[in-house]
Amino acid sequence: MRTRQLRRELLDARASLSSAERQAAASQILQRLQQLPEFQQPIRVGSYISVQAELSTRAINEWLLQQHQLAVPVLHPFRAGNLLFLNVSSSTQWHTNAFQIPEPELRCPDIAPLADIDVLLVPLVGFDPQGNRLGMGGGYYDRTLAAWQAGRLPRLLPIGLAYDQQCVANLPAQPWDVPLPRIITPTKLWDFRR
Ligand SMILES: Nc1nc2c(c(=O)[nH]1)N(C=O)[C@@H](CNc1ccc(C(=O)N[C@@H](CCC(=O)O)C(=O)O)cc1)CN2
Ligand SMILES: Nc1ncnc2c1ncn2[C@@H]1O[C@H](COP(=O)(O)OP(=O)(O)OP(=O)(O)O)[C@@H](O)[C@H]1O
Repeated sequence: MRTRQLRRELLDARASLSSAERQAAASQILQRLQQLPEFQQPIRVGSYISVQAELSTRAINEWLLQQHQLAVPVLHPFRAGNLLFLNVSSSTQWHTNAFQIPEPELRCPDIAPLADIDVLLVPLVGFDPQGNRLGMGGGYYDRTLAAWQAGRLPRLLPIGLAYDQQCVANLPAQPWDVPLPRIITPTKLWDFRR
């Protein structure tokens, strides 16, 4: 299947970036985020905990923890394929989920309803110049973004974070794919809203 092959190629391309390139990309994207008007007052941000060669959120999350409110996804305990966002603090207890991604211990008072999140930083494997996104293949962000696309999360601004090398000419879009309104790479802020 073409999508699976493309995912493999894009993951390989990402993994072959040097650690210096990866660090430079992450700090350029942090600077771009810090300049956005949305971040000029404290807001609540749904980020992710980067793993492997993903665009690193280490420094981004440290900044969000200090200057904004940071929430990160956990795999939903009973709605398979869905994410739940949890607020993070300095006292958060962590464990790793089934994909070996760190996530906060599930405590109900820490749940951050998506309706309260201002900006959602979205990991991706690939994107195209129309804002189409290719993810890890679990459909987690497609399900999360479906409510946003339907207009039920009016305050939410999803922003994909990516290396420039993750851009491909034309992603095969599936009916459930939700194009991102914005994507930030080290060299460009893609704004697809019109
Ligand atoms: N850092 C991070 N957190 C995230 C995501 C993400 O893409 N990145 N997700 C975005 O949806 C969700 C988890 N989704 C995932 C879906 C599938 C696989 C997965 O199939 N992993 C394969 C290895 C894939 C490969 O390297 O080829 C595996 O574990 O065997 C991992 C995460 C929620 N949290
Ligand atoms: N809104 C939705 N409702 C129900 N099923 C969905 C929805 N969105 C996606 N799916 C299912 O999830 C599966 C994975 O979708 P896809 O390959 O597009 O994931 P992805 O965007 O690459 O992954 P992720 O969002 O986890 O990074 C598909 O088989 C699809 O049927």
